[in-house]
Formats: sequence, C-alpha cells, structure tokens
Amino acid sequence: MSQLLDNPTGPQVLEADGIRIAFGGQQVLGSVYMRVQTGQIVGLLGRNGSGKSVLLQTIFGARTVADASVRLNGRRVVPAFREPGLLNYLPQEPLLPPSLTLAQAARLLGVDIEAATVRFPELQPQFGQRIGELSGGSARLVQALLLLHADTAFSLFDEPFSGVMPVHVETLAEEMQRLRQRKGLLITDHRYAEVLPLCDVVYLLHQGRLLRLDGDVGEQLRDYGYLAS
Ligand SMILES: Nc1ncnc2c1ncn2[C@@H]1O[C@H](COP(=O)(O)OP(=O)(O)OP(=O)(O)O)[C@@H](O)[C@H]1O
Repeated sequence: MSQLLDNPTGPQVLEADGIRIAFGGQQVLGSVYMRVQTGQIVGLLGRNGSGKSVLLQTIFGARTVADASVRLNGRRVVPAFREPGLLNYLPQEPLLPPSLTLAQAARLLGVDIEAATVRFPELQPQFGQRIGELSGGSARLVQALLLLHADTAFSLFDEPFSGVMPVHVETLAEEMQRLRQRKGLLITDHRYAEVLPLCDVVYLLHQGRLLRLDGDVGEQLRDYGYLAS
C-alpha cells in the first residue's frame, strides 16, 4: 500500500461527512456521511439521479462544496486528489486520453501492465494499441484494471462494469476481491447482482439520505424501489 504520511501501517479510514448538495434549489444530497476503510469494499446503490456520481465526485474533490468535509484518519483532506497516494477515481465518462497506448497509460499510473492483465490474456497483445482504438467494453475494463492496480489507498469506481462482458465482469470482480487486501474500494454500479456479493458494507442513496443497509439487503432494496418487488 502507498506510504501515506499518517498511520502508514494501520488501516486507513476515509470519511465523507456533512455533504449537502443542491442544484437549482433541488436538494440532491442532504448531510451525507460515508465511511470506507482499507481492506473493505463498499457498495453504493441508488436509483438513477439519486446522486451517486455527485457523491463520488465530491469525495474525490472534483466538485467543490462549501460544507463538505472529507477526512483521512480524522484529518481533513480537501481536495482529496491532492493527497499523495490517497485515492484515484474512475468517472462514468472515459478517464484516460484516447491517444495513449495501454502501455503508456500504465506507465503514467505507475502500474505494471503485465501484472495488471495477467487474468485477462486477450488484452496482452493490445499493449501497443491506443485506448481510443479499443472497443468500449475493453476500454472500460482496462481503465478499471489500471486504477485498481495503481498504488493508492482507495479507488472510487463509478460503474466500472458498464459495457464489460459477463466473463470479464466476473474476473474483474475477483480482482477487486483480491486487491481489497491492500486498498479500500468504493463502487457504484447498477449490476447489483455482481456488486452485492463483493461488499462488506452497502449504502443506498435514497431521497438525499445515505442509508447503510444491514440484514436482508435485497428486501430493503425492493422496499426503497431500487429493485422490482
Ligand atoms: N452540474 C449539474 N447541474 C445540475 N444538476 C446536476 C448536475 N450534475 C448532476 N445534477 C443532477 O443531480 C442529480 C444526481 O445526479 P448523479 O449523476 O449523481 O446521479 P446518479 O445517482 O449517479 O445517477 P445514475 O444512476 O443515472 O448514474 C440528478 O438529478 C442530476 O440531474
């Protein structure tokens, strides 16, 4: 794991607290609190437009919010992306420049591309190819894999499985399980059947409130109208 300045040997705890966001008078997030720690996979679910992407952007620091507090081990880190080795973020949109080859992108992120793709042998002949030349699903997979393998304490993933074919979704989920030993993952994706078994903690964003789901998660997801009853 990346050597952070404080508590380099123990678990790292990332908290987002008091996040309130409104657009045009319409409240999207109302005083949200969320916690992720290294060694954990945390799932974030919610209906379309419930504010999942806005929350991830805010934690990362890409969206400035007056009263947002993001803390690492109790120390305020705003914007979090400036903190060396703390976190990376896969947005819903493509992240890496399409003109970069896979090998160049991996080098930029300090990732050993051979190790990152060892479970995806069909990507290996494509190391010299530009990201913009890959299929949509392959480009998504490559970006998720590179961020997952990059040396940060946390990764925030906004729909990492989007467009990725089922056999690769399964392997990517296994990679997430394996790499959680050295980092904390916050994942939002509507492929809940794949996300739920991965998660130590599941949150649901519902009407601006972040609910931590315990017990029968499926039943609660139906009750809140995320799953069909
Ligand atoms: N820049 C913006 N200006 C105005 N409204 C915005 C802006 N960004 C997001 N919103 C609104 O905030 C709400 C939450 O958007 P967000 O993209 O976070 O939803 P989401 O939960 O990620 O949805 P989905 O599951 O469809 O990806 C939506 O109603 C959206 O229209």
